[in-house]
Amino acid sequence: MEMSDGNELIRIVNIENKGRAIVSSRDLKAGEVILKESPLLLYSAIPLDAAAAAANYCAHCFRIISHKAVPCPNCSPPSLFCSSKCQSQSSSSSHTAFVCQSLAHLRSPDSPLRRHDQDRHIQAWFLISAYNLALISPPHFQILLSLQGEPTIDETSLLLHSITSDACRRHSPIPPPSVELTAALLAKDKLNAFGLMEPLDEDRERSVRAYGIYPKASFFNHDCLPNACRFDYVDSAANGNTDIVVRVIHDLAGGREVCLSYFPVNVKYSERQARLMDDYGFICDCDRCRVEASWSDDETMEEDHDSMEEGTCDDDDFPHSYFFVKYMCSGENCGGTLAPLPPGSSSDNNNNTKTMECNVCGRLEVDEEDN
Ligand SMILES: C[S@@+](CC[C@H](N)C(=O)[O-])C[C@H]1O[C@@H](n2cnc3c(N)ncnc32)[C@H](O)[C@@H]1O
Repeated sequence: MEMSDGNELIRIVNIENKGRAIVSSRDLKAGEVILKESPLLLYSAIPLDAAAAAANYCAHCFRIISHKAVPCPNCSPPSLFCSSKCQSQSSSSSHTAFVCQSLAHLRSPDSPLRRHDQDRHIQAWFLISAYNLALISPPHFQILLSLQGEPTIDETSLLLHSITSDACRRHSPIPPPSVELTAALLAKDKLNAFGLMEPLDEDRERSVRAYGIYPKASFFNHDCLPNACRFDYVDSAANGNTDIVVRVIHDLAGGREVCLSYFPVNVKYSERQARLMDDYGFICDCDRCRVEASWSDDETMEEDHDSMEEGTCDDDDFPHSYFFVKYMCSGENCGGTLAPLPPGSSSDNNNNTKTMECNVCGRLEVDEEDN
């Protein structure tokens, strides 16, 4: 696996009980970008019935639409684009005739999808995007199929199969998918999709604007004390605004597994274990979980974080408190992780200071180095 500049920074190995994993190919410096990857596919996180009318972002590049929207001339209610360039690019990629007709079909007042909740709408949107990938790029569709996730044929997959394969039958030039294929795709989505987040608004819970599948980033396993974190810059004007960027949080020796946390690091032990089992199907046995397994439910990381700052925390009780002091964003209700800016970047990392960037609210904090 190669970084964009051609340096091999990470590679994929198999680790017992974890499957494929990413390890560092050499010593890595705090803040170093180890992966910048474009999505294999992207799909909206707004329910299909509301999407066309309510969306204030472009259906192709997912940036906020700041000028007059350009509507798709073929679907009703129309998908909206931020420019005629995005609209024209989408017609051979994200918004082909198949997607256009299928979305119009699913949004129509008599669509059976209308009786179902938001989660089903978003899954239906994912399936249409995945079937579209099979049409426009079979090799990329095969990459999607190679990701982790075993099919489960249950009520949800049967429902979504019946709704979306009907759209395929009517609008796709290739035969409709089997129910097994639909169920397999849903499993890939569940385990591998990354949310591209709306900017943090302190008055509202942070929401997801779109989901993306990034095949290389999908090989990162979870650790409750991650050594890397991922950033997205969806409203950036630069090219690659929907790319995922992964940076290491602190210096890392070559040959070490590089892990992300699949959710904010300040989630307590019992909830972390429940989410990892329900959503990802495994029991986490990381260093932090081994320590926290013996804690009572009302003993929280925040209490230890506070006592660490007051100097009253016993390191034996909470050997990981250093992580929370140094790498957790102090912004209210943020819960983000801090990683240094990449070595050599302009506002960064002189002498004994590092500029840390939060991967949720984007705040920059100066960290006085302790070495
Ligand atoms: C996004 S995939 C990560 C890559 C995956 N290992 C593979 O082989 O493709 C998520 C899945 O990896 C496995 N996994 C991730 N972190 C793990 C961990 N800390 N312990 C055990 N399994 C883990 C689980 O099976 C999980 O559903």
